[in-house]
Amino acid sequence: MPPKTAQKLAPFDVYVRWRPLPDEPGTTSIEKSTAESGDYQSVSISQPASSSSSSRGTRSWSSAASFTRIFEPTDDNKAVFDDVVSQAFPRILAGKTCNFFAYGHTGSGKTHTIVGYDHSDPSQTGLSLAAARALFDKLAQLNESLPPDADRESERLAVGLRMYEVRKKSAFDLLNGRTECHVREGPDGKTHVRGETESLEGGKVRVRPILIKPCFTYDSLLESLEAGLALRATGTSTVHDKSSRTHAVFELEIVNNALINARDAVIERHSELVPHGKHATDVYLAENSKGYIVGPDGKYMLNPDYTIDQARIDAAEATKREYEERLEAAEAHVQQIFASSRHPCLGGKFVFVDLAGSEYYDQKASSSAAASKQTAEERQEGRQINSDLFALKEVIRARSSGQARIPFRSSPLTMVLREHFLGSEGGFSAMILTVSPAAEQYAATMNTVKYGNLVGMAGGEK
Ligand SMILES: Nc1ncnc2c1ncn2[C@@H]1O[C@H](COP(=O)(O)OP(=O)(O)OP(=O)(O)O)[C@@H](O)[C@H]1O
Repeated sequence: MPPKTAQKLAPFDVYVRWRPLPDEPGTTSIEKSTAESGDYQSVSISQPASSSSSSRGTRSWSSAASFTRIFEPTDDNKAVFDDVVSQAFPRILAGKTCNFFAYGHTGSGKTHTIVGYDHSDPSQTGLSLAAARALFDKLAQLNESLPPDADRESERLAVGLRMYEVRKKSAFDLLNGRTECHVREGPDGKTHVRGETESLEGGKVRVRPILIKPCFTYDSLLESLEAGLALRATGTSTVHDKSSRTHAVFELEIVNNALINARDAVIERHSELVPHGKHATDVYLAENSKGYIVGPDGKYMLNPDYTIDQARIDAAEATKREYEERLEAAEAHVQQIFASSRHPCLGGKFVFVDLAGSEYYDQKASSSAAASKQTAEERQEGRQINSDLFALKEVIRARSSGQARIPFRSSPLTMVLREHFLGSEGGFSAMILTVSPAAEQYAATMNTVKYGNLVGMAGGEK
């Protein structure tokens, strides 16, 4: 089949990627075929009649023409990168966000696709690293074109790496010792993913967001990424047990030191504001608790023996306001850096997500013999993953149909991805379904393509 490049970028494209048949004795292949319909493709799968797999009875299934392209087992990571990711560069360089999700059963090739296992072979490099490498090449050209009078130290463009796992209701920062971060909606309606609260001198309280590591070379990014990946393996018996139960997010953002410093200043100003905000509240409460007493009728009345020191309250409020203004100025400075950047690419972002194993999105599997071996915690985790993946599909559906209210709050995963989806106005999102042709994986494969088919149908006119 000739490679097909999507001419028009739909709001959400879905791809299928067949992995090679595992090289294990006795492994047989299912029957699979691809059909074309306009710009899209459909997949049909059927189980060999001789198969003894537990999914007998559901022998064949065909999707709608909901896939932008179906990659064959012979297509390597470079082929997937060239077709799926490289088209995003003009958008990234215009400062937009593009999201790429890998979804599939454990062992079907999600990590192989997103990160890859052989980082030295360009045909095997995973999509995130291949994107980073290509991004560094583009940024080198832009950095070379900086005028002689530019402040290179602050303006030189780099790739900011963030890496975290979403598990249950928390995110774990892989570039910061796997620190647990809480996912919350702030009063501004935005999602904040923040680590533990650090108590500093003078009552200052700092809450750090997920760490962003500015990398000025590909090698330094690779080093950080490999160190972060090593942390994914800790905590449970095997990498696969664990990696399949988390959603791993890799973000590559175009940054420079000016932006990094300005964002750090916002965190600093925020930590300075905390004690003054607390002091203003304490003063207000202290004065009012002395200024009012409970009267004979049980209602509050002014205390005749104490006059509220309004000047003290006002002074504390004024100091708080001063620190609020400093914070607002720091936030405005971040915006001003974007506005005055020589290149519109600043803030452009690739987001790669290695989603939790599709086996969790199978209601029937939850009651299967395999599922009954799970611990209560694993079952609870499975339900959370299930609701995350359902919520993701619903968010994609709501966005594509132009609904005013997008249900980001439905799950921690969609809350975390909220800013990326909103930042992808003018961007591009794609899901790659990784599937195995092994007959014993037939039920898992069907489960994955069924989910992807629903996402593809939700993702825009096909
Ligand atoms: N398209 C492919 N080409 C070659 N090898 C592949 C491909 N897909 C997967 N593999 C190999 O199969 C094995 C399992 O793949 P991988 O670890 O990527 O699965 P996964 O879907 O990420 O699993 P898990 O959810 O358990 O983390 C790896 O050794 C990987 O190199």
